[in-house]
Amino acid sequence: MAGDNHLISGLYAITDAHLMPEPVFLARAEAALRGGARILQYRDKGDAVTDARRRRMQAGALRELCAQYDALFVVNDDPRLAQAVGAPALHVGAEDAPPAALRAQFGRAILIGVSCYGSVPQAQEAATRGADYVAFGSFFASPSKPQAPMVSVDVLTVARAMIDLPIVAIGGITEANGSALIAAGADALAVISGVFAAEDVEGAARRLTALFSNRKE
Ligand SMILES: Cc1ncc(COP(=O)(O)OP(=O)(O)O)c(N)n1
Ligand SMILES: Cc1ncsc1CCOP(=O)(O)O
Ligand SMILES: [Mg+2]
Repeated sequence: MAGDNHLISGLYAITDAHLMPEPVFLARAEAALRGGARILQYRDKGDAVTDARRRRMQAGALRELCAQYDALFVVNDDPRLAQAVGAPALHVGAEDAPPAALRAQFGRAILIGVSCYGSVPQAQEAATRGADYVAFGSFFASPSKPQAPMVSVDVLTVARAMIDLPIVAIGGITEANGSALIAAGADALAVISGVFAAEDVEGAARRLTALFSNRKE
């Protein structure tokens, strides 16, 4: 729930319907958790009506799996789905419900993450509207969202100095480039392809998790 934002730290894995189709969906998600992911987001761009059954089933299963691994479960975009499966966290961006409306709807029962792209003022605004964490990116070319605008790593340094909320970095993150983002101020690295496009999902998650061991506190 809101106030639990100390949980926003470490590897933040995000699901992808193409990289983890049924029937391997849950097994690949579990491999990421075994590899050390501390946060798992259900991101499914299917239709909220025609895919409702599958989305509900997958989100419910991920919620239980995250509880087993003591990881934070986040639903992307969809407050109704988050409510239906009792998700402890929801992530929203510019095209989704505004954080203030979500805070009014859910009270402090849920943790809310907000995409701020490359804008520190937007993140400051999100903080005043009840966000529990802010996300910036894309920092590198993203195979999962190639149209995402690119953001300079310097944004993290500025955000770190000006915003008193956990900071998540996203976009094209790999074990080769993730350390630079942590050094610049990211508390968590949100990753799709760098985890789920790997043949060895658990190993990829483990190597990304290891980047946090060298972090300066
Ligand atoms: C942790 C995290 N950061 C950013 C995003 C992107 O959110 P949004 O801009 O709403 O885009 P979609 O993911 O909905 O395509 C995210 N999902 N998670
Ligand atoms: C949802 C989102 N928003 C900006 S980049 C991105 C996708 C991140 O996926 P990948 O880790 O494969 O670049
Ligand atoms: Mg969104």
